[in-house]
Amino acid sequence: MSFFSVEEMIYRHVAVMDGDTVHFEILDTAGQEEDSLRLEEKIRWGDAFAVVYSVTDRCSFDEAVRLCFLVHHLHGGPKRGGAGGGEQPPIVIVANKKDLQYDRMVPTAEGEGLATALKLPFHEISTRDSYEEAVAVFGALYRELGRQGHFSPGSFKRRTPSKLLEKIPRMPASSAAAPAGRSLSFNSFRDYIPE
Ligand SMILES: Nc1nc2c(ncn2[C@@H]2O[C@H](COP(=O)(O)OP(=O)(O)OP(=O)(O)O)[C@@H](O)[C@H]2O)c(=O)[nH]1
Repeated sequence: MSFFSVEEMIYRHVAVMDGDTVHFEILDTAGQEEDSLRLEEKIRWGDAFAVVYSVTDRCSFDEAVRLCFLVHHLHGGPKRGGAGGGEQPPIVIVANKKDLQYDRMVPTAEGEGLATALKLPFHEISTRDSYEEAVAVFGALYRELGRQGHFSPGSFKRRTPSKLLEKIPRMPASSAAAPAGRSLSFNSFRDYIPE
């Protein structure tokens, strides 16, 4: 028995990206069961967003559309600090489970169409088949944060952790950044996927 749901977990991931050691904190939200106030608080906490749907689940695609608009709405306006003030936070639309080709309900073109309409990057991946594809999503978000100027000295303002976020369990990262970029926390994603 556990006292929290595995849907609500902050994973720590350390990776070397473009020569820099990067410490990620990745909050996995509870998906469609998410209470809207809790979801809003989590969205305000995030600096960059991977909005993931399953190509086998049309409802998750519809939810992804809603989430993209919600992120834009909650982070909209000129409040965002740093050299990229006024810019929206990086969002990547991710279509997962592309390996399940016979169960597919959302064609690739539809995901691409959404991404084009919202002017967002689009990645179609399988977390089951490819670790590298999942890592590429975080690389894209990291590079976009850099492009917005968040890594220049003094420009990056980490949001104050809220009471809610303090309560969410954190999965430790491996202590050292392995050159290959793999870490305990990232492997833990895969542990949930049955072979
Ligand atoms: N075949 C396949 N299965 C996957 C893939 N990614 C995740 N799964 C499976 O899909 C199920 C849901 O995975 P989760 O990681 O819990 O997905 P989630 O988005 O957190 O789900 P929610 O609880 O709805 O938020 C699990 O049984 C996973 O093993 C994939 O790329 N391919």
